[in-house]
Amino acid sequence: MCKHVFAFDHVILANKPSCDPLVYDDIRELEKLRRQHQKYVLHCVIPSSNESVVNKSSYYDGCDCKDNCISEDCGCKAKHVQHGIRIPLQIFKTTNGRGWGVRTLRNICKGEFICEYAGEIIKSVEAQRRWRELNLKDKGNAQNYILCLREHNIDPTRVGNIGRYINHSCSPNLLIYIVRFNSLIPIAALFAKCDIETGKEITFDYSGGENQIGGFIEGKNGEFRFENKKCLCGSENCRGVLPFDSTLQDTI
Ligand SMILES: C[S@@+](CC[C@H](N)C(=O)[O-])C[C@H]1O[C@@H](n2cnc3c(N)ncnc32)[C@H](O)[C@@H]1O
Repeated sequence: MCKHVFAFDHVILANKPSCDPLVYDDIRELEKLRRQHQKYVLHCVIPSSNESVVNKSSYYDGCDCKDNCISEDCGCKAKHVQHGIRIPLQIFKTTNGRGWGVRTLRNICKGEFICEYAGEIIKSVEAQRRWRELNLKDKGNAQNYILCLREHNIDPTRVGNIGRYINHSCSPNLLIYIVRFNSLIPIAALFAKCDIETGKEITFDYSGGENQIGGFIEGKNGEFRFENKKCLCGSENCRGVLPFDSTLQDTI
């Protein structure tokens, strides 16, 4: 694994970058980010509205802040994310063109922690570069794994966990939240939105970000064209296309 990576499960920071400039290799930059997002680090309760990756959600009221939390109402009894994956999950091949998916091998209760959406933490400019490269190569058909958060992006393509195989649904049974503990780097954590039966596929709504757009994206010189992928989630209220975060295409 590239040392120049912040890996999740749990966060590892390599001080001496040894390969491509992917991530936050300058601690001053991280410090700046920390100051900008101080409130996230200091409070374990994640606000709703546009400060959560799931801007339409309420907040995650468990706590994973460990000992650096100064929030007064924090009892620190619910460190779900720090315990890691506890539910037996299985990767399987979907039969309707969505590639691989993930299902649970036991009943899950509403609110249970499922897993992180783990991957390399990359800056927007690197996310844009990777996304463009991927789509030029695969003519828009590639599986896209990059999850855009507020101040950075998570790319599990090369380094990640089972979370990268979780498909999108417009009626998902999981919710994604940003959780911070013991680190400047937030974790995208997936929780059960409802009770889920053994054998059921688990899904989340990829449109949690703030910059979702639909329709076409065209390169400045007309050399690149992207159409949102058709959504095959099959739910009654399916929006028809997979969500796409516009920040990925800024440099096109
Ligand atoms: C994070 S990956 C999920 C795992 C992926 N199915 C695989 O085989 O590796 C996201 C990609 O899966 C596919 N995908 C996920 N949900 C989908 C859906 N509801 N409809 C169509 N394709 C989907 C898309 O190709 C998308 O870019």
